Amino acid sequence: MSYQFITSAKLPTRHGEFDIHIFENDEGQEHVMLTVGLSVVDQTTAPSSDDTSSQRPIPLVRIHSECLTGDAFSSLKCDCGPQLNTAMQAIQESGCGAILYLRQEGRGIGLTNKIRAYALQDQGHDTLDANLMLGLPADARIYDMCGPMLAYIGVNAVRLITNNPNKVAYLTEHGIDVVERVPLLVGVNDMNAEYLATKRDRMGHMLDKVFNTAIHLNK
Ligand SMILES: Nc1nc2c(ncn2[C@@H]2O[C@H](COP(=O)(O)OP(=O)(O)OP(=O)(O)O)[C@@H](O)[C@H]2O)c(=O)[nH]1
Ligand SMILES: [Zn+2]
Repeated sequence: MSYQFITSAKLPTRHGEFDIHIFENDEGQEHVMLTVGLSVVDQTTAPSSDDTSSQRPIPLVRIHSECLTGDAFSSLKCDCGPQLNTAMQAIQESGCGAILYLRQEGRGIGLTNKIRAYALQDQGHDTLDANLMLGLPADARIYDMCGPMLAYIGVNAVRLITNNPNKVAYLTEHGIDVVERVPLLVGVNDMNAEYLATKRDRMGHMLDKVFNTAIHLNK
């Protein structure tokens, strides 16, 4: 799959001003990148030694998969909304970073299937089994858009905000240096503690044994 840059604009938010960039794949699927303190690299020329990337800090980057229910509707079933807001705030405070907002809702199974999975969760199944019972993978996401999106802003080394080992592994295996993993544990509540425990115990996410730490975010 190839990815093309389409357009950019300024986006003022309650966390501060970002640049918003839209990318599209061959099938017309859109992905979004928010940036602060990073400039677009001329894709037609090779990077030079006086490239600005050598003078700036390693950017703080969050790869965030779409979660309509959490990001827009303040759902308490997951931690996505608080994670997105905390990451946006931290990136603004750091002065240099990006959010890659990937349109792969429901860990890549789509919104309708995620809600089908929620219906199974209403009957007592956990987040992983619910996907499997629908005949779908536990996690159907791909990350091959991240390389082209980061290349567009000249980023080949990141401080990655995540608890998900797959994201670290993907970037590392594809030539992007993850110089630091920045853990992010926010938005834990009675409704999502079990969901987070399943991600920790059955899906290998790097979450504390006990969810007792409000935020582990380095600025
Ligand atoms: N299928 C399914 N998807 C879910 C469920 N809860 C949340 N999601 C999706 O899970 C994804 C969460 O993605 P990310 O924000 O990238 O987080 P992550 O993979 O948990 O990794 P972190 O970087 O540690 O946050 C979003 O696409 C949500 O829509 C669920 O119960 N079932
Ligand atoms: Zn969510």
